[in-house]
Amino acid sequence: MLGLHVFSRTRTLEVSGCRHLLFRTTWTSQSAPSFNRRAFVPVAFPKHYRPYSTQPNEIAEKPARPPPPKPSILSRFLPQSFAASESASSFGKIAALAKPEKKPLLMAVGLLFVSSSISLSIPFTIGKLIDFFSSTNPQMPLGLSLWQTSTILLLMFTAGAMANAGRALLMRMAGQRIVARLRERTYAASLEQEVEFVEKGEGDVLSRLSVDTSIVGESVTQNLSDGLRAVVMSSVGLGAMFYISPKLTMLMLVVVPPVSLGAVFYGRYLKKLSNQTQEAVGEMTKVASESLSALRTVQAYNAHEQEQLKFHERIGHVLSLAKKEATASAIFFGTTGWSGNVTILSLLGYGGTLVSQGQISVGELTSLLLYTLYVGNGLSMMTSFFSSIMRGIGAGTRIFELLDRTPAIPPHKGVAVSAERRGVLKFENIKFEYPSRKGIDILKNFDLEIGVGESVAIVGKSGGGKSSIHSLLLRYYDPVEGKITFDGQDIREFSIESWRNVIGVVPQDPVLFTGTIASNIAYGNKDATREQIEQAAREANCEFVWGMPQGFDTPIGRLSLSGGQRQRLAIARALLKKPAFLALDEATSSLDATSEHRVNDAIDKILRNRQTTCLFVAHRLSTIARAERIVVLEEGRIVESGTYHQLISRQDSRFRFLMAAQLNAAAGEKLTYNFEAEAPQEPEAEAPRPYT
Ligand SMILES: Nc1ncnc2c1ncn2[C@@H]1O[C@H](COP(=O)(O)OP(=O)(O)OP(=O)(O)O)[C@@H](O)[C@H]1O
Repeated sequence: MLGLHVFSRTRTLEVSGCRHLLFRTTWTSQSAPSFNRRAFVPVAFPKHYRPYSTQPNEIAEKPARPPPPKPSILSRFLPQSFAASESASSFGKIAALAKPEKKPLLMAVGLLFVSSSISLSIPFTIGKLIDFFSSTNPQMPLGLSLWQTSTILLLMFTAGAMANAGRALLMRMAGQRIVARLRERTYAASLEQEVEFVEKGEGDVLSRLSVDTSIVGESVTQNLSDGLRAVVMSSVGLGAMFYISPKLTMLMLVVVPPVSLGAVFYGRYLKKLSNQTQEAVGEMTKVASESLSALRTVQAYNAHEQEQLKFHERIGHVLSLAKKEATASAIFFGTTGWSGNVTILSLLGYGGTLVSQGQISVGELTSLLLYTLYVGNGLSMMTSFFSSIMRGIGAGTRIFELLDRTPAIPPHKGVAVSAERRGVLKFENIKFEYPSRKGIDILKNFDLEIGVGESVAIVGKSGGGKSSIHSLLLRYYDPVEGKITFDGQDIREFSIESWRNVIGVVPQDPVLFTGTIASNIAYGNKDATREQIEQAAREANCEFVWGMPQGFDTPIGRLSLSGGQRQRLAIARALLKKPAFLALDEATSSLDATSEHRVNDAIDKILRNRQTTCLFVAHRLSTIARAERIVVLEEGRIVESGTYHQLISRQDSRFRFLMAAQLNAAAGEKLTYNFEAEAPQEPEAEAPRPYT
């Protein structure tokens, strides 16, 4: 039997008024395991239909792509193929980034002209001085004395140096501001992507955020500034050379075209290499961050060598690309250096002959040679400018790919759900698979209806898909088939922000961020008052906070909180939102009896609140038994549903079997459990806590 895996949409083509999406597919055969063919399959859609994923049943529309950018100024000067290319669009976008810096950049360009004209007057002045000193009847121009001339020159050079310093300062600061802006936008775009893209490292977000943004910033300012300087120096230098001796200048110009052509090819090659290098560095970082984040495991298994080997392979790839770049630069710079020296030699030979024939003076030949150096220097600066612009375009393409990427779950679409709205939550005939594990159904024919204020505990074997239900509820993912409705409306019709706002989440292993206890409870709820924070903490049984010397202002970093305390803080964080739903994923780690009791007591309080619907994934019997209804998840669907007593009293129930297996495993021996004894007791009256 043939199997088909559709991996990704790779390209969009428009042919005869139809939009064709190219899907990358792999065909496999069960009977012939070695059969594995890749193919690109075009699928046609009407031109104005804009599907945003391969999933049917999607209601919210993909936001229409922004209109194509206006043709850049570049398109007027460059060949069509380049102007229409990705590089040109990336260049246009990079140039657009510099737009807010127009004023300082224009000032910097003005200063650049001042400093360049002053430095370009140096060869001319030196030539005049040589002629002055070698003359039998020395005459200063404009009848100035030597001292006056020297003072004017000194003042001019000082002004030139100041203009140069101002240019560097303005350009660099503008560059840093562009990088900062670009980083902020890239970070914001990353936070809006679907979790899969960021968490699975597919987006290689960190390297785009750090390395690529610096490269782009450098290329738009520092290199742009040097590039402009190079253009001014070469063109004015060339003009001065023509003025002194057109013959000698023509001789020098013989060398320029081949060197320029070489520079173009070199630049293009460098851009290609730069793209590959960025990707290789991204791969390298991914390997390092994976092992560093799991350092305990690496050390416990003495897996240093294994990890080093993986890193060595990745770094080897980076190094081989660097070698290619080094070889290309060595050849290019070697050749240009050689041709530069040969040019000087020819100029000296031919120029010397012209001096001996009295056609030009020694001072003029000296000026011309110095201008040649300026022009040569300018050309070489232009080459490195060109290659760094290419490198910037390469890095820019990667950044703009992320900035322009439309997240699979569109963040800014749909209608807002009011925080006060309450209604029935329904999972209808859901089929779900993770995008990275196509073909493996986590949920199939999954149906579940939960009334307003009802509490439902989902139980099932580990890895059975319980937490995935929460992920669907929070729309980290969308189902492949079926829909989730709230109050009769598909949740994909709601704006993500407002929908997530009505859900309080308590994950298995709650994350606490750098900051204080108060800032952690108020995470994502910046308008919360101290009173509201304390009230939420009280409801979540976080009495331990009052016992701390700095109370709610205690920095999290200084604390070593137990699992139960972290979970109660997470419950407080969720309750502060006054959510319509509470999605609680109970920690599997065993809590001590007091902690367990305090967590369960907090859960009890929530369950008594008929305004909050609770959907919790529970492992501990004492928590499960608190739910009004228990549903058993098996093979991706609900196989049993009922109250604790209903399910436990049925001798052959899946629930009974599941719980017995779990408890036996926990006890490490075969026991017959008295489930009645595990049923929830009325909460014990607790000694009053020292709330202040
Ligand atoms: N982001 C992901 N990408 C791919 N597969 C995933 C992802 N998250 C979970 N899975 C897989 O999906 C299956 C269901 O996972 P899920 O966490 O929903 O199970 P669970 O019933 O909550 O497990 P547990 O009780 O151990 O927490 C597992 O096989 C898991 O490895």
